[in-house]
Amino acid sequence: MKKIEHIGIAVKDLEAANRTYKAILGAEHYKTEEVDGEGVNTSFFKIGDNKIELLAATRDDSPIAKFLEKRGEGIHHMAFLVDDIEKEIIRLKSEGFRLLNENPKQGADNKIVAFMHPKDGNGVLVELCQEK
Ligand SMILES: CC[C@@H](C(=O)O)C(=O)SCCNC(=O)CCNC(=O)[C@H](O)C(C)(C)COP(=O)(O)OP(=O)(O)OC[C@H]1O[C@@H](n2cnc3c(N)ncnc32)[C@H](O)[C@@H]1OP(=O)(O)O
Ligand SMILES: [Co+2]
Repeated sequence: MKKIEHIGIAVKDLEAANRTYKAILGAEHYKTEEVDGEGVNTSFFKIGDNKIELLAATRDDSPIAKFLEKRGEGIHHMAFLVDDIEKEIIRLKSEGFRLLNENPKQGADNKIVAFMHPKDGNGVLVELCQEK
């Protein structure tokens, strides 16, 4: 794995969270993007080489809606950049980790992504992402 690509934060109201993070970071978000497959609307901030992804649910049955209902707002996942996501999926599976996706799927910000079960990452949902 190359680096932490982004930290995902689940929020109830994307516009309100954009204002909050603009005030915290002193910078505007640089893009918003809806990812229909995940049932989310996202917003991205850059701080140096690092990125924060705010995620709000667009559907009641989406992972973010379920997370917000069960745990409230907060850090939802940590995403790692990889060169070859299919190879990483195979490697992690061979180490005994449960991957939630056999095949990579469409992510935000020009990435393909796959997730590992949070119970296998000490309570942290791990996202793998590769540049498209
Ligand atoms: C925008 C696209 C992309 C990007 O490009 O960056 C994204 O970031 S998309 C982000 C949203 N998509 C996903 O999260 C997809 C992967 N997630 C899932 O498949 C599910 O959310 C899940 C992780 C399998 C959980 O779903 P489910 O098993 O149906 O829900 P439960 O509520 O029953 O959870 C089981 C268990 O796991 C705990 N949990 C759930 N989510 C998280 C989390 N994000 N971090 C830590 N722990 C989590 C949950 O609390 C349950 O534990 P117990 O309460 O102890 O039973
Ligand atoms: Co993400």
